[in-house]
Amino acid sequence: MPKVLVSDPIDQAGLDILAQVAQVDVKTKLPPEELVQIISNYDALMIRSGTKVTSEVIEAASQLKIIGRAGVGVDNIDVAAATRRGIVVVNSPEGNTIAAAEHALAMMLSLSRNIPEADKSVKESAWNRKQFTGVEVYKKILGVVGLGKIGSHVATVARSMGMTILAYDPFISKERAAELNCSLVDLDLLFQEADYITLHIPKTKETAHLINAEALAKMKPTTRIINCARGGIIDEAALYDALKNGVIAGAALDVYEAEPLGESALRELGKSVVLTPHLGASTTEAQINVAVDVAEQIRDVLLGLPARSAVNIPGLRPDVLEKLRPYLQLAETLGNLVGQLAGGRVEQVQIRLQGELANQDSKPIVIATLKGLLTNALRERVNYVNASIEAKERGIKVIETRDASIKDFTGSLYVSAQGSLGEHSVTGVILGGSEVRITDINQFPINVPPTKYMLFTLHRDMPGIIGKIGSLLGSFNVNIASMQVGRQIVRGDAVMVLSIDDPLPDGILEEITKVPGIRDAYTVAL
Ligand SMILES: NC(=O)c1ccc[n+]([C@@H]2O[C@H](COP(=O)([O-])OP(=O)(O)OC[C@H]3O[C@@H](n4cnc5c(N)ncnc54)[C@H](O)[C@@H]3O)[C@@H](O)[C@H]2O)c1
Ligand SMILES: O=C(O)[C@H](O)COP(=O)(O)O
Repeated sequence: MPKVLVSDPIDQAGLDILAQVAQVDVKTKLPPEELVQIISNYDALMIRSGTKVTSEVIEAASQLKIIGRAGVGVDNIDVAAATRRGIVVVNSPEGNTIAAAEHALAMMLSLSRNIPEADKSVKESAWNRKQFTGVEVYKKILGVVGLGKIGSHVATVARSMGMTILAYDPFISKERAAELNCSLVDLDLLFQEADYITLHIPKTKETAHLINAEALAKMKPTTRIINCARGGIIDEAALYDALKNGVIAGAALDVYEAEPLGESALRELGKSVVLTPHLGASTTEAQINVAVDVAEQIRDVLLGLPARSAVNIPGLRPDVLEKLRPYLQLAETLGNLVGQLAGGRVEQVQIRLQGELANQDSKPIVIATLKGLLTNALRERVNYVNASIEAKERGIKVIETRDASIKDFTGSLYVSAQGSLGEHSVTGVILGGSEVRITDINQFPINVPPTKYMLFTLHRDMPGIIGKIGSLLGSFNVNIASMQVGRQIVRGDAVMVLSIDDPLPDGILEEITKVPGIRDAYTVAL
């Protein structure tokens, strides 16, 4: 039974799903060195933001297949290192959207009405009404930085509270912003105009310290800023100075440059700051959502099925995956087959999406083809995660083309490879929605389903040659399951494709090539 390590607090609903297929060990608050020590015992790791999955952890994780992040941010995982090792990283992109958006809205209102400080004073037996007079959000301008899942929900609710929304997001269309009743503006204008600024962007090289002294100086003295996205998007030292000197009026933070928040002058700023300990996703509902979402994906991957929200498998969106599933099987089979025909040291692969297939997303098909091709060399070490990287590292040139005009079948895939045995090509189709058929080998038309063991010959089409091959295989006790010949012209060059029940015994290939008329023979195990 596979083993799953759960190293952060995860809702029981997720643990129950994992337990259907695996032994589940829950060990939270592990010191980093202990995680490195024990990780080699596990097939899967499930975490939240507390566990740091460093390259050292990944290096030690000799049998890890999947890291599941019960939440959105994967910045606590060395995704590049995981990708190189072929470890799938999955998250729950939507499970805590509402929780995080509601937290940002709660922070905005708390800050406006001084709720945390007022609450504290009443609990200390005071009754200071004047001291806690607040401001309204009604008719104020909210600047939303990042109009993705969380930013959109914040914008929608804020609109219904009578706020005007300015948004900055270079990757969102004007149409989408208009749908949300937001005006897309540039960042400087947003800084200058907004009464409230709420951040809903990932932390990247571009967004690190996006809110720095220079940005803060552009804001109004009445501006209040909310960060429920990621620590480090705001320069905390600059924020402290701006609050202390009245450059802006307030800040509400859920996330910090270093977590847990250590020594920080921000704590001294009284009612102008509201601080929460990374609680954006901490609702009962969100924790069930993310735990179930990620546990289901871990279960699926351990059962050999694809994950629906893998962050390190490019182009494999769940809807695309569902539509292309039979073609991924086709691509993997053709890649594997052509890789064996071309021999080792493949230098170049050409992948052509034909007919209706030419209109589909090619990325997953290319990845599946490379996975099939590299299976010959790497066996189970290659998967959808690392196939492209492995191909690149081996110097394999990948040429991807489309030809919608080829209409032999509704959609077909052509793959050719140049290797130590020369250039070979195969074409295949999907019949009846799921059945793989090979329809062409080296430009010779055939129609055969792939089978575990196959023998291909290139020969001169002439009487008696099929019988000779049959007798020769018989003399080596090889049973033929099916046989087909493909040729372009009668008595010209041809290919023979035989499905055989067992692997070909040593030495027989050489004997086959000695048969008059046989040019070459190849054996393949799929
Ligand atoms: N505090 C919490 O507990 C908590 C919970 C969930 C999510 N988050 C964080 O909230 C943030 C937003 O999450 P989401 O689910 O809405 O993500 P999302 O991917 O749906 O949206 C992010 C948006 O940011 C935009 N963006 C990217 N780079 C940008 C840039 N340089 N400038 C402006 N916009 C940019 C993208 O186009 C996208 O629309 C993430 O950082 C996530 O990690 C925090
Ligand atoms: O990225 C996320 O999903 C949030 O930051 C929540 O993190 P958490 O699951 O550790 O609360």
